[in-house]
Amino acid sequence: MAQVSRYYDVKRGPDGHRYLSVKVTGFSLLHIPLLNKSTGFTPEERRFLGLEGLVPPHTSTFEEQKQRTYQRYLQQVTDLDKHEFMRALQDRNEVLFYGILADHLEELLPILYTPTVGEAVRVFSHIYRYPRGLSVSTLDVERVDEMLDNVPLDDVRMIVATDSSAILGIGDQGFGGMAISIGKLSLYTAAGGVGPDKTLPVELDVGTNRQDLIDDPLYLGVHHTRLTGPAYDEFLDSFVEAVSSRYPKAIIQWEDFARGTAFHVLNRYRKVIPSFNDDIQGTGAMALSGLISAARLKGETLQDQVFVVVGAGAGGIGVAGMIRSGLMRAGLNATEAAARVYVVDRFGLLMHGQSLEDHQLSFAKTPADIGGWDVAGEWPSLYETVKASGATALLGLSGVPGLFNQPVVEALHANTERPIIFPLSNPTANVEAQPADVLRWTDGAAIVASGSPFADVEFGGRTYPIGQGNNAFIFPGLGFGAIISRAREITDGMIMAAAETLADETALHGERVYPPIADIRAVSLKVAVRVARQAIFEGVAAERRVRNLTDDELAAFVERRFWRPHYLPLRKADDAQMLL
Ligand SMILES: NC(=O)c1ccc[n+]([C@@H]2O[C@H](COP(=O)([O-])OP(=O)(O)OC[C@H]3O[C@@H](n4cnc5c(N)ncnc54)[C@H](O)[C@@H]3O)[C@@H](O)[C@H]2O)c1
Ligand SMILES: O=C(O)C[C@H](O)C(=O)O
Ligand SMILES: [Mn+2]
Repeated sequence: MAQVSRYYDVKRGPDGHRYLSVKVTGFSLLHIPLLNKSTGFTPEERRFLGLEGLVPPHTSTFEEQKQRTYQRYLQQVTDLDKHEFMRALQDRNEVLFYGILADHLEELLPILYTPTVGEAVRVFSHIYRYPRGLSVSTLDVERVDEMLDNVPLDDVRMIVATDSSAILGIGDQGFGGMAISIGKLSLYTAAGGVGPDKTLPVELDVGTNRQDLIDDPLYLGVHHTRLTGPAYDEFLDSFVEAVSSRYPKAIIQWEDFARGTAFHVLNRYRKVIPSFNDDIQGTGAMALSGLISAARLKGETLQDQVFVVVGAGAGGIGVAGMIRSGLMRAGLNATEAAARVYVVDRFGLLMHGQSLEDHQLSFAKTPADIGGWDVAGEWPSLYETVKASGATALLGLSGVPGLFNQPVVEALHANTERPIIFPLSNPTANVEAQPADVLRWTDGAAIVASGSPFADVEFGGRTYPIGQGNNAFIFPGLGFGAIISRAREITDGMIMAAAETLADETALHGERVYPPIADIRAVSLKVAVRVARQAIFEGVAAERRVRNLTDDELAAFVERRFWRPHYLPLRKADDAQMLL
């Protein structure tokens, strides 16, 4: 087994049980969040690890620790306070953090992840307390090898890296994007079973174009505008090269890159290092899955729908592409599939003749495609597109609040008895429509899912649960499955397997388009197994141990490796044989 960390390793004792063989003792040990049990250190550990007198006399059980800390958590007033409280706990005692997170996943996800993480991103420089992860900047990118050597973790498998150019729907956030990398990786562990010592959040600080950040003396990133062109590529090349050599088994999740760089970065490194873009591919898989489920609720199929995707950025193009792939998998040819997908950006329907980016081109319509449409301006508007295309499903990835207004929603409803409406933009304030409004405008007929969490809607004496259409249902399982199989590449087939698994799991939940968030761990486990299976099938799995496993054996293999929060006994490395 690879050495896990500079400070400790995981070993197995003569009794067969695992323990941590630690190279640090005393006061320093209490400041390593992955090792610190604080009041939970046993009397023996206190004795042999030089902790006596440094922690209170009573040894708390894990349950007591969780109780004490959760009670204090409940005293926090605002969601941002709660976020800061939990982040401080994570940086003090990581196992306890995950213990509480596992017990209260549904309650804590909106605090540590979307939407509160958006607020934490905005004020990151002002709430900063403890170091976590890796910051690479224009000041030091030439020494990125040395910087990676400073990271005390030796077996990192999952990296989330952002350049913070398009965080959620809130745009360029400079150094603050680090909070997103941290939040996504908390989900990898809490929902996806990836051990916390296998994860590394990364901020690629290439600058910011936000003058207010540059002018803020308390801003913690580099105070200049963003690198572009060859300088940007060189920066990322250095990072990717250094990661490949220090962590040859690591997978990179690219997160929240603006549409100008997201596709470029994905394609540049996809075959160089196992990597995927969460906003393009994770979101695409999540949306396709929800659409398959929504069509099923209508008693129809995916091929029966006509789709309007709003926002032609990373998320929107990812979703539109995945819908086309889903349609083709269901039997349509490329032309038929393309004819059922319309993409609208800020100037209206994507059409040839507009100045389009490469990734948008294949979605552009021709005048013949919209022959006979009633169009007032130069290009069909969102309303005109919905009306004239006969759309039955409307998806929002624009980051623009209120874009799905009553006339747009009513136009969709006029085309179909049960319109599918997914306002997927995050955080909550950026949602294209309030789920309650959508249900009211459609007299309860709409099938709704949103990117951020929304409470159930009561309408006409019925309760409508609002599914959370968030890539959190995909990336933890996708990443974990890729880690387990040691995939050399994250293929389109693996992304499709993740989407189909999520749809299958949702079908077990009756009238829903996404499973309840409370089930996210069980869903991620299933996604991981199917992704690993697909990697084996496509011949990209470098992990020999999984290649010949049956489905049941593979599921058991994944289950055994699914990390769950618990303390392991600690022993001093030099007397590691001695039983404590
Ligand atoms: N639910 C999820 O899992 C999920 C996943 C990814 C992205 N998103 C959300 O999608 C939104 C966009 O994210 P992104 O990464 O694609 O950003 P992006 O910047 O790459 O793309 C946004 C696109 O929206 C377009 N746009 C702006 N105003 C518009 C308007 N009035 N009408 C139509 N289009 C308009 C922009 O021109 C751009 O092409 C964000 O709010 C993000 O939170 C949600
Ligand atoms: O972060 C999320 O909640 C989902 C998605 O990656 C986004 O950018 O909105
Ligand atoms: Mn994102």
